[in-house]
Amino acid sequence: MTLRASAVTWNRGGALVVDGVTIDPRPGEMMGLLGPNGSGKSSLLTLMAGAAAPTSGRIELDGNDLTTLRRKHIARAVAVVDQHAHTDVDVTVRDVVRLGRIPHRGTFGPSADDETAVAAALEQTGLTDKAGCLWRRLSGGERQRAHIARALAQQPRELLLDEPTNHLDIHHQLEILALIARLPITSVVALHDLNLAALFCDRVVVMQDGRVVAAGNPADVLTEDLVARVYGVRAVVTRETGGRVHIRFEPGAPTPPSDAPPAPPTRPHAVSSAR
Ligand SMILES: Nc1ncnc2c1ncn2[C@@H]1O[C@H](COP(=O)(O)OP(=O)(O)OP(=O)(O)O)[C@@H](O)[C@H]1O
Repeated sequence: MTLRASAVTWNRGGALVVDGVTIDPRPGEMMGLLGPNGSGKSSLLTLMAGAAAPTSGRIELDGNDLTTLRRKHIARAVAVVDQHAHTDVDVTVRDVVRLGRIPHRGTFGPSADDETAVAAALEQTGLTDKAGCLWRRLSGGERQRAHIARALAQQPRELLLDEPTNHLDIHHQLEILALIARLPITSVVALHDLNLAALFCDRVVVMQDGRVVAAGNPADVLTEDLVARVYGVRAVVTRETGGRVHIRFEPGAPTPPSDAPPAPPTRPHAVSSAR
């Protein structure tokens, strides 16, 4: 059993930003959530984190509707790294990472286990040397790693990450995603970099206009045709040793397939829903 979304819809400010999405990550797998800007990835993660209730459908944790569960119960199982975490308060990196232990805290306050988990999370994200620094003095990438460390200190079963690598240099992109892939937890990761998704994700789900338009093994899903239809970009996809795909993007508009219907003016690359 794990965290899953079943036929989830979210009407946000009058617009259907998540439209009938079902995703069912397998225990222990890393699932990539892909799709252009505004396709609904962050909205879906918000629902899966229990931060908002879907308009229809269900988010389930171990078969229970998330809206019926206590926040502390959810926080012991599910950790979230979102895009916009910010604070102006003078807290240290270690203080930020310690926040991850709040759901586990008993009546007697912090325990030795809490400090062990915090130290391990700092180590895993390469932040041990920065533990005493003020969070607001960190670079964008270091802040992002501190938030990942906070989520790891939470020792979750399920990890939801919204573009966790967008501020990271290439070394830390590879290191953080390799770490997440290695952890024996289920993760759902919104990513813009299709090559990183191909490199690390067990499965990918591609969203467009709030819907799932493709899902499966990255090598099966990330085709030249899909990149053209969903992103409106020409790409050359090559298969490397071991079956992994590599995507090279090319300038210029993709050639539409000869049987493609005329593109509507506002959504030039819309494809039908895979629901
Ligand atoms: N607070 C909000 N109220 C109303 N609509 C919103 C709100 N936040 C986002 N939206 C809309 O929901 C849609 C999906 O946005 P969302 O942030 O989920 O997409 P995304 O795939 O994560 O995009 P990006 O890749 O740019 O982060 C967009 O059309 C966006 O304008």
